[in-house]
Amino acid sequence: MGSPALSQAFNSNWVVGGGGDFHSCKRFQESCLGSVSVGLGADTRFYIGRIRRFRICRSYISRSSKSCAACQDPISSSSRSHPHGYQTAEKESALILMRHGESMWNEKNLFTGCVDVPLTSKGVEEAIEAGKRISNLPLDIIYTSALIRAQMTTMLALTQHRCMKVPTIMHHETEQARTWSQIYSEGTKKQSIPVVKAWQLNERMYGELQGLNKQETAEQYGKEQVHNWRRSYHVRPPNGESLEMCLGRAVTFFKEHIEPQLLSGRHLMVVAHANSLRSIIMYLDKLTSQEVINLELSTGVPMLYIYREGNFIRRGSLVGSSEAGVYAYTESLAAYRQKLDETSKDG
Ligand SMILES: O=C(O)[C@H](O)COP(=O)(O)O
Repeated sequence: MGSPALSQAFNSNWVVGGGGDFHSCKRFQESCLGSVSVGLGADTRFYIGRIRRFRICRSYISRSSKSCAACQDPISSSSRSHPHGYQTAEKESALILMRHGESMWNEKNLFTGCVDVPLTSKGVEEAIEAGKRISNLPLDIIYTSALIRAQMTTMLALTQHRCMKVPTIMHHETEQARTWSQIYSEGTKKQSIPVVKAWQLNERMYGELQGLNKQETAEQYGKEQVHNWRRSYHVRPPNGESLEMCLGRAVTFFKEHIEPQLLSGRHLMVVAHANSLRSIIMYLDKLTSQEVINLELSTGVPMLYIYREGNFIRRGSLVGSSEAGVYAYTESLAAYRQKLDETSKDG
């Protein structure tokens, strides 16, 4: 039957997200934390795909380690006119946002900011679980921050993806780095997912709070002051970045580099941090500086948006792979999933 981790990935289910009507941070949190009580909303464009358990077959597992035509992404390898070889039924793209798994300083309750620390073993598990949850979604490009906790999360999550593509870090720092990291086979390129690192997606720089314990800091400076440093939009931690400053770089990068990719029909994932993602979500969901105060993001929980005709439609988050849920796909995402299933069956 192959690895339990892999077979579980094939049973992953989505929880339905609200339509474009979402503006409540509380509902957002419930959805992100995997509550199944998120409503359909008024968006009639939802396509509810079939809920079905996928039985992984032995031959599919054995194929996973080989490089062959049969293990190519079924849609990417078709002849239609997507940037990577296919076209969605409607002109739309999927955008997955994900905070990294638990880091070693999250575990110790230390302000981390731009200090570059790795995941804990719980963070590793969260990343793998997140990978199972996104394993049926198309992915053309991944953006991560320049910090190792986001990159570890990306790589671990991608070990679970059914497309079997290899995440490949782009090195464009210098002309030489670009040249030296070239891939010279078109076939191999098609079997790779470019991973773009961007410092602009890094965690907010926490200034002189970096390395301090959050609880002890609250005891020293008062809970309210520390809450303002952590959650307000305008207030800066001592010599650090406010959320507003973090938004300045993260959202600018999003608009300049990520939105054009979505516009051209590519499906993306952004793996970043609590505050760089809070600022991006503030932009996507048009949250006010008051509303963003209550926006909390858990580690390792993927959130799906659909980009269509210049609008971002929040679709909610995934529930655990073993929980019952409802497949909430747009028509083109359902088609992608179906192709994956068919390829697996054929194997
Ligand atoms: O940098 C940190 O300490 C965390 O990643 C986010 O911390 P916060 O919840 O205090 O913003």
